[in-house]
Amino acid sequence: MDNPPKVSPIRAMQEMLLASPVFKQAAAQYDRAAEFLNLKPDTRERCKWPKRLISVSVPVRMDDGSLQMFFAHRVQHHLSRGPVKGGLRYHPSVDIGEVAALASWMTWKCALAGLPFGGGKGGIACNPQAMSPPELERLTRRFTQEMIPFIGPQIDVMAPDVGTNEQVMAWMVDTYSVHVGSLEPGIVTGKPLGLYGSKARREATGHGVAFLAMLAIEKLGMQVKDATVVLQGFGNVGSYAARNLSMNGAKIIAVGDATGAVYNARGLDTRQLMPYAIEHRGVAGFPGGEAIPAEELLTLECDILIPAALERVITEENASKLRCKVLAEGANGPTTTEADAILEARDDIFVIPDIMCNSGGVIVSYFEWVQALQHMSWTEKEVLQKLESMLAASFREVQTLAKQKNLPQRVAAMALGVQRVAETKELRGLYP
Ligand SMILES: NC(=O)C1=CN([C@@H]2O[C@H](COP(=O)(O)OP(=O)(O)OC[C@H]3O[C@@H](n4cnc5c(N)ncnc54)[C@H](OP(=O)(O)O)[C@@H]3O)[C@@H](O)[C@H]2O)C=CC1
Ligand SMILES: O=C(O)CCC(=O)C(=O)O
Repeated sequence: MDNPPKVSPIRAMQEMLLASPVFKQAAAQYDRAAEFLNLKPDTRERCKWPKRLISVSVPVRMDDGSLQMFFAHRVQHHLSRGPVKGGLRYHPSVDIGEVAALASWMTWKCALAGLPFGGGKGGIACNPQAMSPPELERLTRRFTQEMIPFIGPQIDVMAPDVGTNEQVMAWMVDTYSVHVGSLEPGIVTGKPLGLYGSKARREATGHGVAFLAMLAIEKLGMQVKDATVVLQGFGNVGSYAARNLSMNGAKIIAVGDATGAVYNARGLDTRQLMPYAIEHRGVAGFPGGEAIPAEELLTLECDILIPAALERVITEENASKLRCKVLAEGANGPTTTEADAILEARDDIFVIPDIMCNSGGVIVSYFEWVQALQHMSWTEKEVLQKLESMLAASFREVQTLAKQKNLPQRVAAMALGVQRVAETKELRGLYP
């Protein structure tokens, strides 16, 4: 060969991922946990990098007759502890580095919760709000077809994330079931109830965020009924977290999304805001509050701050200006590495790290998967009781380790998740 490559393909893949700020952030969190655990170098390397990166181009016939190509990724971070589990995102900013970061967080999240799953994430770079329902259906069905060699109820089970919903999951069930020749509801979770979804999956992530935020408030010696709450993001996670906290007596003083932000010192009425945001495709213009600049949202004085939109919104610039007592990370990866260092030094904010805070979604997805495989249906009460007891157990475990070893909560949560994956890999051994 005249010009042999200077960089091995694996190294090139690692460098490509590390060029993504969000992957770099996820990798820094992993490295810190691995350092604390003093993992063997081989184990450390094996756990860090994704097992499979799958990228496909997806051709879609648009309503005007033109053909548009979309780029989609599914990253299967690891499969050692069971089928890959994690959501599918439709958003213009999706890229392989972001998807790989989100996939690795799924790995630690599932292991922290004790679920028999590996971790993965998928994403399609598209703007779902600018697409018609038939265009979204064609995109989803073609993507599912492209994924058929890589998915299955025992291989990789997707779920909703930003920009996707129960309808998208229903199209995936249908496309996969037509391919295998029989109905296969275990292929995804987050399905509609009428297609063997689970009771309480829709509200599960927000319910879990609210439940853990309330545990944190009580731990700080405060009462939920006196607490004020600010949320960024009012989609699936944000809206149900707000509804739950509000039902428990907390006051939702401000909410923002991509359309703007609204504020009401006396409390926003979530029963009115939820249908308003669906009808108007956002919270902007809600008559029950006054408009405020979206950039003021995260630094408003409040007891509970819930980022529930995208990654990297708590940054070096605003971390020192936060005025909350509890930071409940509904979103994945909302806090940059630099912001984490500032929050650690401040030591006056109780951080509920993302891999624990938003794990209610994947926990109920696990219940949904189990119900589908067993052709069983649990009541809402059963689902919520099991969910809350698993979240409370994670909360206790993370608190205990953080206290014993004087660790920030994120490092403690990551260490618990990473340790379980490392142990599984070591038990299974290296194929000679
Ligand atoms: N759905 C789930 O079960 C789980 C989700 N998560 C995480 O929670 C977060 C939210 O997911 P989910 O609620 O499902 O997604 P949705 O698509 O339902 O909602 C996303 C929300 O974020 C808002 N948003 C988007 N961009 C911005 C921006 N630039 N500034 C402010 N707000 C913005 C959207 O506003 P608009 O509607 O105006 O675009 C919308 O309110 C993500 O990080 C996701 O990975 C974590 C665990 C499970
Ligand atoms: O419910 C699931 O399987 C995954 C949810 C998800 O994508 C997440 O927790 O980030």
